Amino acid sequence: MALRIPFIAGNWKMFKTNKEALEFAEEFKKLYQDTDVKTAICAPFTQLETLKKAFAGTCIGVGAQNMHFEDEGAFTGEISLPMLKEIGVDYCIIGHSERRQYFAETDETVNLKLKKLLNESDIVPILCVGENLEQREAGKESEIVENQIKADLDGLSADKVARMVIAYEPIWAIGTGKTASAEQAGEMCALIRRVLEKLYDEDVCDQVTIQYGGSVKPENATEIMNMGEVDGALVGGASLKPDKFMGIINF
Ligand SMILES: O=C(CO)COP(=O)(O)O
Repeated sequence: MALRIPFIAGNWKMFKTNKEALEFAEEFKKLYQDTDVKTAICAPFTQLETLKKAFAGTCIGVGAQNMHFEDEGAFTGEISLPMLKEIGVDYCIIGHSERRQYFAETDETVNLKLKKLLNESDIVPILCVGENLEQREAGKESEIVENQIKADLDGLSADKVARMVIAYEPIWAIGTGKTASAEQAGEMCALIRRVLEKLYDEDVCDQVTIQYGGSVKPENATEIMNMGEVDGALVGGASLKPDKFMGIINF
């Protein structure tokens, strides 16, 4: 089995001005030292350039939270791959449940975005999948997540998928303070790995980094990260404060 380096990324969602982002970066740079854990901040578009400059010369990655699948066009409010490449972002979240829920993101558009990113850039996609409360209560979480993965990765070759990050984010645990138990997180990350093995092969399934996301905080990070199949975390609220986020990285 491949040794995957733990990867803990922050998702700032729609928080922070440029000035606040810069203040975070200066403080976080001082704290993020002597750790083997990879990290990145996925920030609103307006802060990406600021963060790239602030983190230059460090190992701290910068990610976007969404991208359109066309290079350019009449798509008011959207951002394209060439625009992200110009800034030099390292990661891009694709298919976050908030995009699926509030901005009509579908498995079809997620698939187009993943193809665009993986076929035309080195930017690493962080694909988000996960079931809602109703689906979990009906015992359908495995089926839902398996179907999402199949549809989202449709037509992507093994070598491309191998460099992806997949985040299992149960919708009922996002921003609710309700965390999936370490066992639930571990089980679902293991399921994702089995689906990858079925769709591709053991090599791919060994290489893909699988994160858990949903109310991760310093207090529960150790338990979650110690589950065999969980390689990292995608952190919302607790990534907004440098010391809290560092508390998770130092799980
Ligand atoms: O959606 C999330 C990360 O993408 C999780 O958000 P919270 O950590 O705030 O629950």
